[in-house]
Amino acid sequence: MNPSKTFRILVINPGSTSTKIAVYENDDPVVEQSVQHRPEEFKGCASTLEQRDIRYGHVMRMLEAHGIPPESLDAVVGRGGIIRPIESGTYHINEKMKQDLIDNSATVHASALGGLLAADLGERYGIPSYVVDPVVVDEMEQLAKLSGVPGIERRSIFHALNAKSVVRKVARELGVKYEDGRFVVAHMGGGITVGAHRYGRVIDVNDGISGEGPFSPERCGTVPLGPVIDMCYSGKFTREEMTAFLSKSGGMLAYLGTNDMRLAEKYIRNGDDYAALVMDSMAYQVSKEIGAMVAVLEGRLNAIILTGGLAYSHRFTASIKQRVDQIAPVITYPGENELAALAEGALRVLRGEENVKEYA
Ligand SMILES: Nc1ncnc2c1ncn2[C@@H]1O[C@H](COP(=O)(O)OP(=O)(O)O)[C@@H](O)[C@H]1O
Ligand SMILES: CCCC(=O)OP(=O)(O)O
Repeated sequence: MNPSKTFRILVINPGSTSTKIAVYENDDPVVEQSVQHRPEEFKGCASTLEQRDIRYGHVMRMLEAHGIPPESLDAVVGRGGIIRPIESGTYHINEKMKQDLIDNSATVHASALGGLLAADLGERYGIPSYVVDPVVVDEMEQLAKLSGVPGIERRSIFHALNAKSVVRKVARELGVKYEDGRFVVAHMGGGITVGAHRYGRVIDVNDGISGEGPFSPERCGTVPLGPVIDMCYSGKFTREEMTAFLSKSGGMLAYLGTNDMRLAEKYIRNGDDYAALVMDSMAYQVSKEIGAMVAVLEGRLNAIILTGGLAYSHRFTASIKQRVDQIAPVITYPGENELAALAEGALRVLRGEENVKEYA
């Protein structure tokens, strides 16, 4: 391997509310763009999977606008979606993974499109395609997996890529090795997941896509089951409508008609007390989940980390800190480090520093 070679890597990170796209040359981002999607843009799409062509168009237009021929890329890497539970690492996108990303399309998460778009582009232009630390990275202890209903196991579905990348950064800043530290990380984006990181492993975390944990800008979180069963059998809702509360039309969106925290903040500035209640309640639920993960870590932790798009909101993070900053130092890392983490994962493989993993 030539150590001075510059690798050009296209990075695609579809979230529920945005598609973040970048081109890296080795560790350096040379182009970065975040496309914000309003719900109207996907109105004609019956499922998240049907957004594939629209988001592919954004990626190709971005390359064209910056004069980057797809043929000049050494790799394309995307955020991976809901496939079978796997260990952390960089995976080659094979047919089996593509099929698993597509299956279960009623509840498919936007991150699945990262893998599928990377594969689409990779196949078209003959470029290797990868996913890194998809949302199904599973390091959960068996103790945490029992749900109370035999046959239903709790699942590890969370913002693995960003949570692990940010906690490593924070650990370095604190002078602690990630593998020696204990942290609670709350990633707060379109979905919200709060994980207990013990010595480099996420031993418990709320499932960010199946109705567990805090409600989020567009998901319901934990809901009392009795009324949900009543709704399911009321004849008023289809299976798809009920599923949508879990994945794209519950939470703040259902209460306020927007999944955009900046708009909710504007309503509050204009004196909307109901919007204030909804935001404060979401912060309250995040604080409760943090408390639960502190118990998982037996009360011993180095820091609590708040990250994701919602961590830009001063009002929101202040409301969480007020409840949890007596427990441990609270460190805010607004936004996320996912694009860099994806590029780094692909680069390690291109440089031969790490073996690419095969999804089986
Ligand atoms: N500067 C900001 N101030 C307040 N909220 C923000 C800001 N930037 C993003 N957000 C909010 O963060 C949420 C999306 O977070 P993000 O991590 O981008 O999510 P996703 O990756 O799921 O699309 C949205 O509700 C968005 O309005
Ligand atoms: C399912 C965990 C990932 C997640 O919720 O991502 P978004 O916040 O981007 O929707």
